[in-house]
Amino acid sequence: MGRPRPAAGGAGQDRPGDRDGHAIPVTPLPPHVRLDRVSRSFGPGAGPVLALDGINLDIARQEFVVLLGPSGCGKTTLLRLIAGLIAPDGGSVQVGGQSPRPGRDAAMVFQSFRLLPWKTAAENIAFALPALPAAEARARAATYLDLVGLARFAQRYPAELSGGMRQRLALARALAAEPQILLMDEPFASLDAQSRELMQGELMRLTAVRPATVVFVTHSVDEALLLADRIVLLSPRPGRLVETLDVPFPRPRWQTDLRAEPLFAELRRHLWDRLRDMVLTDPQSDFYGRQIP
Ligand SMILES: Nc1ncnc2c1ncn2[C@@H]1O[C@H](COP(=O)(O)OP(=O)(O)OP(=O)(O)O)[C@@H](O)[C@H]1O
Repeated sequence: MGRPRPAAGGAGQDRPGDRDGHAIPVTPLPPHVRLDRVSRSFGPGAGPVLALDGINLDIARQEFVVLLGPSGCGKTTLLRLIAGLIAPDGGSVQVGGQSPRPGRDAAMVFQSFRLLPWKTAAENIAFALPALPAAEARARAATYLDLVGLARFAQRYPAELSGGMRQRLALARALAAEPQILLMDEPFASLDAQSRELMQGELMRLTAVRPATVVFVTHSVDEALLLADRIVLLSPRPGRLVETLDVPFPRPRWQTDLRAEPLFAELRRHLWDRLRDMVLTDPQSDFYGRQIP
């Protein structure tokens, strides 16, 4: 079986009993990530822009959460808040009960890979592990290159790798830090459709063998449904949480064609309806007021 399906707060879990069958109270698991009434603006420029407003969200340890929402609704801002790269203006962000510190709990994966072109694949990974002695960093790099199937390409430079291989390298670099949280900002958006589908399977496999809490940003409803334990839908700017949707498909999911499931089509329709309505009624959107079925 794949990863367990954890639940923050223990809701819905079976309750253990003592020998006489009396229920023993269970201590709810604290969430791994907690966003409590989080707001964040940017400015001054043309005046402050409220990017996120009043976000309440608990993410369980090893949960796979996908953030979905129209362009500019604050998805990247949310990742940066969890990474501790920026602080909220209002409310609080906690990771493991503490304020997040950059580089401590989370690793980020970006659409643009952000590899160092003058370093080989192995060096790109080792370079991202400055706290380790050099020999250990090299060994760790070899382990993770092997894990993503790039062992043969350890001495290649990024320019000598395909887009899919570069993203696998970026993923290996993030995983090599053995982070508790993976923050992924549209990581597959620049890949061709085939590589993207392969990378989705690869990510499912990797997070099954190296479990982590994952917060993944995408514009693709299908990708969200394939990957997520839970989808968090945000409104157009300012980003507010409009819905969270549990994705009930069992894991592992890479051996089945989920798209063929009637429930997949139903959830897809539901999410598209919500997204389309938000975009068509948002005065900031290019599609505002248009009639699109
Ligand atoms: N450093 C910044 N300075 C000024 N405005 C910013 C900054 N970062 C984000 N914003 C603004 O905050 C809003 C949210 O941006 P963010 O990048 O988080 O949205 P997003 O949902 O990730 O967008 P997209 O889907 O287009 O990538 C946008 O209006 C953006 O222009």
